[in-house]
Amino acid sequence: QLTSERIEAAAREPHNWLTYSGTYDGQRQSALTEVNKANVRQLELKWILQDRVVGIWEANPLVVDGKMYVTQRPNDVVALDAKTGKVFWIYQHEPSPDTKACCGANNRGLAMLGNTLFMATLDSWLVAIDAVSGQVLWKEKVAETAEGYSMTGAPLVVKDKVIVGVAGGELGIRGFLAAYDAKTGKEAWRFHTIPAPGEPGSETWQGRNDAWKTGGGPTWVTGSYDPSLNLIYWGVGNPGPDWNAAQRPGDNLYSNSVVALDANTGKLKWHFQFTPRDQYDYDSVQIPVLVDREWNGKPAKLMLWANRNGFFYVLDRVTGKFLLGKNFIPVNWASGLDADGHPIQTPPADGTPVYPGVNGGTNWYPPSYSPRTGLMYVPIWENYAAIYRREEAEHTPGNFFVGGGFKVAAPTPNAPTPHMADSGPVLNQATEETGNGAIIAIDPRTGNRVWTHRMVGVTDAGILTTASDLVFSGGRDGYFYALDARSGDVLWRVNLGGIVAMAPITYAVDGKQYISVIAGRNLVTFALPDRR
Ligand SMILES: O=C(O)c1cc(C(=O)O)c2c(n1)C(=O)C(=O)c1cc(C(=O)O)[nH]c1-2
Ligand SMILES: [Ca+2]
Repeated sequence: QLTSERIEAAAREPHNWLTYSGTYDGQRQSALTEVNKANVRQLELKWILQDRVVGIWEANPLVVDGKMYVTQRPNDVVALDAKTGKVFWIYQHEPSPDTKACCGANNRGLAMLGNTLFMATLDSWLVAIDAVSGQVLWKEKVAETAEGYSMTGAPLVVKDKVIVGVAGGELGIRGFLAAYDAKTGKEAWRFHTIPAPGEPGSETWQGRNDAWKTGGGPTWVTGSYDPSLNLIYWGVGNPGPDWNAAQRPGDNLYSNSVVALDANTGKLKWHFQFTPRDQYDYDSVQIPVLVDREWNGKPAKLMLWANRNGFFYVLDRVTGKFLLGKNFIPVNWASGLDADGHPIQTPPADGTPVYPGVNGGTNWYPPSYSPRTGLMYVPIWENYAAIYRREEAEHTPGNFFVGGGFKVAAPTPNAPTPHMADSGPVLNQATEETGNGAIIAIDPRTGNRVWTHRMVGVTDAGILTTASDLVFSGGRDGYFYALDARSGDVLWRVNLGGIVAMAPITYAVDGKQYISVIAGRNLVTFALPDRR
């Protein structure tokens, strides 16, 4: 039985992977050390699970006491033996054919409590499934497909509740987070990311008086949780229409913010907005990374955040106060941040490249933090820009509501350099139109890069770190990498022949450490050779 107490203390059972980020703090660091710098080159293939459809497979597996649970595209749940890959059962949910999702039939995985698995489906159901039999226990409709909602993120279990977010920032939704009773499926609370007229924050939606109803603010990646404060932290996505901010004058709260909510009631405790009045689709849905360490000589509860808008932030997670911010790639939409962390916006002229481009400096890909090195590890796109076209958007329910378009700008060797003191040189060897993917290590004390590992193409992969100072990640180049967490040196790499678009996980069965990664259509599991 997986109790919520066990999930809270997940760091104490590193042989399991009990929640989306491994632990509630979003650090994605495992205490397992059997695989280390000296032996990582000996990793060998143990088993493969192949998806039934082709596509970018973004799921994050859970591992509970020797069993693995993972979603396949679009909404299958697979239970298998984590040691051998033998499949026990597959549950299939076919999303309704009129589902409209902006960015593909994505699903990022499951949550679990007791013997129940929870999946959010593309057509916006929350489904509770018996982990032993694969049978449905209950199903709740979270939102209406016809209104542009979809769900791609993994739910988060906190105590007796299952919390889910929605997608649809490009389809004129009004975003929210919703909590359901894990046993019954009854809705416990709902927090709208866009305040209704009269509620605090509604004054940031001016102009057309119904702009708030279709203003976006999706919540499509899983949040984090601090049991000591009983606060859930969740990133909120872009306002809509995406490119035409003229249709929604004001800061557009709580789009592109992190919100801190009371886990019992869903009431807002504080918020911090990264990109007010966004016009670049800079969804701030990244995973909040919760870290306890000294700040200015005193113990502090921090939140670290490398944002899609190109800036890295340190916040006080008790109050939401801004402590530090610095761009980690070249940025030209803002000249910097003011003392409160608000961007000083310098919108480039229409038809000229905006850095970072529409994908952002990073996107939903999970970062990692190592308490051993004190560094934050982030998958980034650098030297990447987009040129926007802005026009009036007409809202019709369930259809794209973006107010223009964009095209990717080819990287130029000497791209704008208004604000890139410590961002490193702009590369001129970008081989794709989209610039370079890289994994960088950021020192949270300064926001500076400590090292950079550059890839040939861009990356969609998240990051896993282990207590043996290894960094695992992958790329669109098909490689699965093990890097030295202190230097960024490549210790081992293998080409798996498909895009890595998730964060690898690690676990142990019968005392042996395994590492699983998805590349293309295959979930591939590695371990050291068995002792003979
Ligand atoms: O605003 C939204 O609701 C929303 C949802 C999603 C999604 O659900 O995958 C993406 C985006 N936006 C988005 O802007 C984006 O760049 C993106 C990339 C991906 C992906 O899976 O690689 N999803 C999404
Ligand atoms: Ca978006």
